Order: sequence, then structure tokens, then C-alpha cells
Amino acid sequence: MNKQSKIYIAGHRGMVGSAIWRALEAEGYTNLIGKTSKELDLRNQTAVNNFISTEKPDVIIDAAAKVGGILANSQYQYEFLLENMQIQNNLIDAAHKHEVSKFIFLGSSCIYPKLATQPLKEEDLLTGPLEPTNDGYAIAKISGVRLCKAIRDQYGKDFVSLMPTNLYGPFDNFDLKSSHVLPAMIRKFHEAKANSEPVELWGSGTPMREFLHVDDLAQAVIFAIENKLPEHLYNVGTGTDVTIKHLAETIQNIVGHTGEIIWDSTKPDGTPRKLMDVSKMNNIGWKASTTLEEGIKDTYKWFLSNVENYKEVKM
Ligand SMILES: NC(=O)c1ccc[n+]([C@@H]2O[C@H](COP(=O)([O-])OP(=O)(O)OC[C@H]3O[C@@H](n4cnc5c(N)ncnc54)[C@H](OP(=O)(O)O)[C@@H]3O)[C@@H](O)[C@H]2O)c1
Ligand SMILES: C[C@@H]1O[C@H](OP(=O)(O)OP(=O)(O)OC[C@H]2O[C@@H](n3cnc4c(=O)[nH]c(N)nc43)[C@H](O)[C@@H]2O)[C@@H](O)[C@H](O)[C@@H]1O
Repeated sequence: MNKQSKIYIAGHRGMVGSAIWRALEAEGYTNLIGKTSKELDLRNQTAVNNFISTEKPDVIIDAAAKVGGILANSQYQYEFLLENMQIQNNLIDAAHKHEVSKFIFLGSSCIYPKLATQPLKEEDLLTGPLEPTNDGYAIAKISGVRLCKAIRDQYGKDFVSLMPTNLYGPFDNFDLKSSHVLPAMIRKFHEAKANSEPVELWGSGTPMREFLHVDDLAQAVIFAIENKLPEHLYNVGTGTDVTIKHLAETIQNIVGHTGEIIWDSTKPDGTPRKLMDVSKMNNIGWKASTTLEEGIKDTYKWFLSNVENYKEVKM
């Protein structure tokens, strides 16, 4: 790819899409295109097909999806399964029909079996039952991985799937019903700190999670744009994880909250652990560089400048 290649970032206003856009601009890419969901509903097959046939991008990055934390995923399984399959099927098939030369599909670490041996290797895919709280979302993402693999194997095209671990950073979703844990904790501790009120967190605090700053993921995507990756599927993470309790204490310290933490055991824990084996991606040349503490500080700083504009998401 050269710096004038036309790159369509589906979902360019989201946390991931906007980070990829910023990173590509910073690298000197000049021909980026994006559409909001109002301008182009990616669930609409005809509209997607027309858009891709008119624009003829060289590269498509699929960062558009219905995304949410553990509660939203478990409550809206139908929408997470259906809408994600619609969005990715429409994009992948239009890219195939209109000779897009590179397609980067973004999935998630929840595609791997709930109780797979840790750390999770790419080869663990489809070797056991999924975590029930995100079964719909995971099945949609697995089908996206397999669709890209089928095109790659059958037609020799450069379609590749990157599986990021739990992500966070600027433009994250801070809506408490639909967000992931890290932005939820930032908001909860921030709002409780003035009066040292107690903060209620979900589950037992014992599950372990790996967290990657979204700017590091953006670098992995640029790496995949600039290199033809030899395999169809790569894990993208830091290779280290922490307990949810440790995450809570770290965020509590950074935000400056001094009140009590209460664990609400009526809320689900989800999968006990999902640490990625990132050796494949590390061995070909990409590595995460942001520490969890630096990343949380950066995200809290962003949150403070945008505190008036919480993204309240209707699932
Ligand atoms: N967040 C994480 O922890 C995480 C972890 C692993 C993988 N990922 C993956 O990364 C990708 C992006 O996630 P994110 O966190 O950036 O989510 P996000 O902030 O919610 O952004 C999602 C984007 O998708 C677009 N979108 C959703 N439905 C659409 C539709 N019907 N038509 C057109 N556009 C639509 C939205 O567009 P509008 O803004 O225009 O409505 C939005 O920009 C997803 O594939 C997700 O699975 C995320
Ligand atoms: C990356 C995504 O991760 C999602 O799983 P998953 O890591 O459990 O998603 P999270 O919603 O980030 O939750 C991670 C852990 O943090 C706990 N937690 C504690 N307090 C809170 C809180 O206030 N809000 C939230 N949201 N969690 C909280 C939650 O119970 C769970 O054990 C999947 O459902 C998706 O499919 C996707 O893979």
C-alpha cells in the first residue's frame, strides 16, 4: 500500500475506528474515507454494495459493529448476533465482489472457548463451548473470521482477521449500562470521589482480563495494512492480565477516590480469564507499547475533557 491508497474505515467514529483514522493520518495516509451509520447503514446489503462499487477502496478496515460490555451482550444476544453478522457479511461480500485488495476484520478475544487453556492461542478457535454471556457476539465474530478465511483460501485474497483483547482509550463508551469495565470504573470512581461515596462494581472481582490501549491496536492495524500477513488470524494484546479487583484499585488510585468498593454479586463475572497468546503478532513485528497505568491516565485525561458529552448508548 502507498500513502495515497484509498482506505475505507467502517465505524470511523467509534473508539477503534477513530484511533485507526488518527494513526493513519499521523503516518501520512491522505485518502481516508468514512461514513456514519446514519449516512450508510451497514446492515443494508444494497446500500453497502452500492457504496463499495462506487468508491472502490483499496483497503477496508471493518471497525463497525454492535459493541458492548458483559451486561449488554448478555441481554441483547439477538441483536449482537444478527447485526454483527449483517454488517460484516455485507462488507466482506462487497469487498470480495468489487476487488478490494485488502480487508481487515476486527473480532474479539471472546471468540475462544470459555475454558480454553491460557494463554489463548489462535489454534484454540472452535475447540470448546463459548462463554454464555457473549455467545451471540462471539458466534457472529467467529463467522466473520471464517468468511475471511474462506475467501483467502479459495480466492487467494489478502483478507485477514485481527482479534483484539479488551480495549480502552479515548472515545470509549462511558454509558454505565452498555460499557465495558474500564470506562465504567473511570466514570463510577470519578462521580463518587467528591464525597467519597461507595462505588458499586459487578461480580466478584476475581475474573482476570487483559487490556490494550486502542492506540496500540491502531498500530497493529497499520502493520497489517503495510504487510501481507502470512496467516489468516492473529491475536492482538499485551500478553499480560490483571484481576478486575486489581484494575479497580489501580483506577481508584489514579482517579483519587477514597471511598469503599462494594462488589455486586448479582451481576455476572463472565469468563474467568481470557489472556491472549500474542506471540504470533510479536514474532512478525508488532508489539504493544502502552502500560496499563499510562493508558488509564491517558483515558482519564480524555474523560475529564469530555465529561460533558458522555456517550449514552441505547442498546
Ligand atoms: N471495545 C472493545 O473492548 C473491543 C474489544 C475487542 C474488539 N473490539 C472490536 O473493535 C471494533 C470497534 O469497536 P469499538 O469499541 O470502536 O465500538 P464503538 O465505539 O461502539 O464503535 C462502533 C462503530 O460501529 C459503527 N456502527 C455500528 N452499527 C452500525 C451500522 N449498522 N451501520 C454503520 N455503522 C455502524 C458506529 O457508527 P456510528 O458512530 O456512526 O453510529 C460506530 O462508529 C468492533 O469490531 C469490536 O468488535 C472492540
Ligand atoms: C471485549 C468484550 O468484553 C465483554 O466481556 P467482558 O470482558 O466480560 O466485559 P466487561 O463488561 O468489560 O466486564 C469485565 C469484567 O468486569 C466486571 N465488572 C465489574 N464492574 C463492572 C462494571 O461496572 N461494568 C462492567 N461492564 N463490568 C464490570 C464484569 O462483571 C466482568 O467480570 C464481552 O461481553 C464482549 O463479547 C467483548 O468480548
